Amino acid sequence: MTGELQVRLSLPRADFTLDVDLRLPASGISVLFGPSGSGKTSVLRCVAGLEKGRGARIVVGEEVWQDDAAGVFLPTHRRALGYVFQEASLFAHLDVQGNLDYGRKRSRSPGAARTLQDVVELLGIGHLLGRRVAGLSGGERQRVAIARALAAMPRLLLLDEPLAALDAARRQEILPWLEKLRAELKLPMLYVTHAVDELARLADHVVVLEQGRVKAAGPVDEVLSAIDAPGVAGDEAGALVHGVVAERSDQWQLARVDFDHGSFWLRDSGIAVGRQVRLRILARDVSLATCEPLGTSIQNHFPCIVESIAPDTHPSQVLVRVLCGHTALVARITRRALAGLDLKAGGPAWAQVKSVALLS
Ligand SMILES: Nc1ncnc2c1ncn2[C@@H]1O[C@H](COP(=O)(O)OP(=O)(O)OP(=O)(O)O)[C@@H](O)[C@H]1O
Repeated sequence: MTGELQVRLSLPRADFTLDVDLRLPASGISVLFGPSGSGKTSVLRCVAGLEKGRGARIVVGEEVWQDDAAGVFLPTHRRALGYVFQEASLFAHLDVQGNLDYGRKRSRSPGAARTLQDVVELLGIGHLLGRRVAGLSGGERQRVAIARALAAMPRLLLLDEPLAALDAARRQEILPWLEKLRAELKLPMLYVTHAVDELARLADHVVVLEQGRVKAAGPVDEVLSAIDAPGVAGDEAGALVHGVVAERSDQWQLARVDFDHGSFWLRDSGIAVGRQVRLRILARDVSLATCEPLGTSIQNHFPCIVESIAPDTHPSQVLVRVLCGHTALVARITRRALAGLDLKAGGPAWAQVKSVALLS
C-alpha cells in the first residue's frame, strides 16, 4: 500500500468523547494500547464503518473510506478490511477449508485463489483444512480466523485483542505467527491490546489511548522508553532495544546481540547469527553508576548520558532515561540514590543491565 493510514474522528461515548487524529504507517503493526474502556475498540469499529463518528476522515492509502466534510461514507462491505476478534467467530457448520473459502468469496480480486494458498502456508494451517472448527484448539482457531480475514485480500487488517481469550501457552504459540505476518506482509495492521508484553513484541508503532484521548504516539521504542507518561507501562516500565545476534558462544552458552552502541550478552536461546531481534530491558533491571563498574558480576554495562529524570509510580523512586548512543534505556532508582550520585540531565553515567529479555 502506498500512502499512510489516516484515522480522524470524534465519537461521543458514555463517559467521554473519543477524539483522535492519527496518521499511521502504511505497513507493519500499529498497536492501540490503553486501559479497558479507553476507546480502542471504538476506534476499530469506526474504521470498519460499524460506527459513524463525527467530523471523520478515514483514508487507507489512496482510498477514502469516509470523509464527512465531503459526504463520503463507504459501508462496511465496501471497505477492503479484515477483522479478527477476541473469540474467533468461525462458522461451526463448515470445516476449515469452508471457512477460508467464505473469506475468499468476499474478495472481488481474481488473484484471491493464489492468495488463499499463500495464507494457508503463511499461517501453517495446511494440515487443518479438513478439520471441523469444533476440533481446533483456541490457538489454531485464531490462526484460521486470521487466515480467513487475509483470504479476502484486505487493504487493512483490524485485530481486536486476538490473544486475550487464550491461555499463556496458547498466546506464546501464536505470537511467532503474528511476527511472521508483520515480517512478510506489506499490509498495515491495527492491533488492539492492553498487554504490555504483546505491545513490546509486536508493535512497530504505538498509540496510547486514555479516556478517548491520545496520550502518546510514535515508534514503539520511543513510546516505551518515554518516562513523561509512566502510567503507560507502570511497574513494567522499561526500554525496547533493536539488535542483531552477532555471536553464539558454545563455551558460555551465551549469545551476543549488537546494538548501535555496544553489545549485550544474554542466554543463548538458539536464535541464528544475523537475525534481527528485540530486547526488552525493564527499568527495574537497570542501575546507574557514576564511574565504570569494575569487579561486578553484571556483564552488560555501558557509558551513557542522562537525558531526563521523571517521577515514578511510587514517590520513593524516579525513572531516569539515559542514552547509549542513540539507544535509550530507562533505569528505576530511588530518590535517595539519585541525590547520592548527584545525577543531572546532560551528565555522564554508566548503565548496568542486570537482566535482558529476548522477545523475538
Ligand atoms: N455503543 C456505545 N454507545 C456509547 N458508549 C459506548 C458504546 N460502546 C461502548 N461504549 C463506551 O465507550 C467507552 C470505550 O469503549 P471501548 O470498547 O471502545 O473501549 P476499549 O478500550 O476497547 O475497552 P476494552 O479494552 O475493555 O475492550 C466505554 O466507556 C464503553 O462503555
